[in-house]
Amino acid sequence: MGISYEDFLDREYEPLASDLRCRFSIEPAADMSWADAAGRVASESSNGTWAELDVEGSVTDLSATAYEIDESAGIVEVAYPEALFEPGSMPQILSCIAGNIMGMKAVDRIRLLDCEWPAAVVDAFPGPQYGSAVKSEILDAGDRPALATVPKPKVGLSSEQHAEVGYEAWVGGVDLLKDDENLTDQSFNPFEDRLTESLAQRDRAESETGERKSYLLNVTAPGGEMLERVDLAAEHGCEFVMVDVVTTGWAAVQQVRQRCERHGLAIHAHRAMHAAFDRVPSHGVSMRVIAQIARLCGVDHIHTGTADLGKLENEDTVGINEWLRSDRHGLSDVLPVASGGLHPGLVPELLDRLGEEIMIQAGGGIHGHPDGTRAGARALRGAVEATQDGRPLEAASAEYPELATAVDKWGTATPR
Ligand SMILES: O=C(O)[C@@](O)(COP(=O)(O)O)[C@H](O)[C@H](O)COP(=O)(O)O
Ligand SMILES: [Mg+2]
Repeated sequence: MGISYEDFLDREYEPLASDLRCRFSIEPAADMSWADAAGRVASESSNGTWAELDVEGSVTDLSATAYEIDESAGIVEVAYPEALFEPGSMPQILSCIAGNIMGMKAVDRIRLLDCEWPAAVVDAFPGPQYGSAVKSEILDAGDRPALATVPKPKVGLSSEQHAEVGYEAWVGGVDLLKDDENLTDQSFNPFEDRLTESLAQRDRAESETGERKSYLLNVTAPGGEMLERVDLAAEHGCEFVMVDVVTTGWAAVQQVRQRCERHGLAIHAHRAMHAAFDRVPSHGVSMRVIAQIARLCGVDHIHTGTADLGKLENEDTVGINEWLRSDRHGLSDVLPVASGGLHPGLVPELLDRLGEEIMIQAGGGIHGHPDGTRAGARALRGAVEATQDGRPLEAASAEYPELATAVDKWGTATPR
């Protein structure tokens, strides 16, 4: 039997419950009809190609089907049979739904907007170990946003200086010290020194504040080295690791998840490089899909933006956060992280837009405080407490004079 592009388009097709359904926005090339473009998307992302092929019957069971075209919205819906996928392999799935089709001449633009993941596919993935439960199981932030800070400048501090900044932030009221996405094991701040020095300061801060504190340690590294760093983190008593999930790739993220299962470590996902995939609205892979992939692969927290209050472009932070909290075939939720240009003056609007079940990360917004890190941390903590109590920030300045100083300096402006 011969198969060609036309065989991958069927508008009568009713997707099976076990199908992975993907929503694409496309711009067919000038010489291409919507039907032809849609057939090509389904074909090239499953098991077809440009030439007519003679195939045995069962081969077509693996073929995807473009089953809906909405020309006015520019949308094509494609259903993929479960059998097309290797159970539990995110790289293989992405090589289908976000592979060669991204470069096809048949379309001028194509973007993977959203996926409906069936239990048949989800069940082969571990999902998060903790999700938002980290706030109460590992930290003492069960009833408020978790607070994190990245020492700034991003890189250049020594391990000792890094840990000292951590101590100041922890005693000021922050829950988590966090490495920056580009701080790994450089000679000026070696990984293991940073780990041991920071945890020593953490223990000191915990005994002084009576609050549990922890560290988002960046273990990002090539292949096996990353797993060794995960083991080191556990060995030294750290409860979290951080991974640059996009730059390391999902195969590595899946390996880290397996290793973290063994140690009971939670995973913080930094999304550096995501904008290379999702920033151009008409092409690429949406942040919504990147967040979905991260949840299946098992991260506990992921950066999803500041609902446009911060310094970085965001796409649908509210919608993505809702998906990360929604019930998806029994997967644990993921704690969304708001970060990038945040400071105490932005907290009321941030919590109004995103709710309290988030992590707030502030680097410049704490270490840029006129009175230093500890004052910056107190200002952020004060802003959160005042907002949760329904008090305007000004009303908290008696209790938190550091907050008044921060608001004097930055107001409620969005940094650019
Ligand atoms: O390096 C930075 O810019 C940050 O450490 C924020 O620092 P500031 O708090 O000093 O701005 C984060 O990496 C970004 O927030 C990542 O972006 P996103 O959260 O959008 O993934
Ligand atoms: Mg950073």
